[in-house]
Amino acid sequence: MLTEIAFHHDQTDAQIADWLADRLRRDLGQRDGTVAITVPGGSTPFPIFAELAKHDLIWDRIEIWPGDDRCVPADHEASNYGRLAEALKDTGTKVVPLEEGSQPPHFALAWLGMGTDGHIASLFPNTDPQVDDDRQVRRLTPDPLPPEAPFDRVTMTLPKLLSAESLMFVIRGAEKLALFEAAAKGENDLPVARLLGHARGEVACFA
Ligand SMILES: O=C1O[C@H](COP(=O)(O)O)[C@@H](O)[C@H](O)[C@H]1O
Repeated sequence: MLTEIAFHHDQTDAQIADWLADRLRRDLGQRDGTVAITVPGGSTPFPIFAELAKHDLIWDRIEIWPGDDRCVPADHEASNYGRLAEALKDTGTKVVPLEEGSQPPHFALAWLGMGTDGHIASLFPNTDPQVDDDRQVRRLTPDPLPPEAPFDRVTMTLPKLLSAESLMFVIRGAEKLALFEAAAKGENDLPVARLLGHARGEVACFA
């Protein structure tokens, strides 16, 4: 059975950041130690990070990992890690770079974006991502290379993303939303559909 997705339409960046902050507060209150989450790169999440950074949270108990990255130095403009660390630098939170040999922790939440080709993290259609992948992290080459970031990628795999306690998407624009909804109904076999088809926990989609 396909998982239920809670859709939240017409959400501003500030509203999405409020939801995330509430979720982090809840998770921090429910457990001791660190709460780890994974987040997307690209363009969509950065205005939301700017809003999130305004929230009063116990930031030193939060660890944030990019779910994927471009194989470029941290100070390159295409580096998801570099941009994320810069966006959150005043909070005091720990941002951890994703590398091929990384052993990411258990995630309370995996926040994902999606490309217009149905890729999530850096699991592009040509890479044929599998839900039974025996690795947590892989280096991959998108084909075609996306013009806005034409680099090899390092990415969390489907099983690693699916092991998060809950999944959250931010899908901006009608074209992406239609593709996401089709994937959620199992109408395509794109990477996002493979993930959604195996999701068993809470899934929220902000549009
Ligand atoms: O390359 C990437 O693309 C996707 C989508 O990015 P957007 O710019 O369309 O929001 C992103 O989720 C992924 O993390 C990123 O590395």
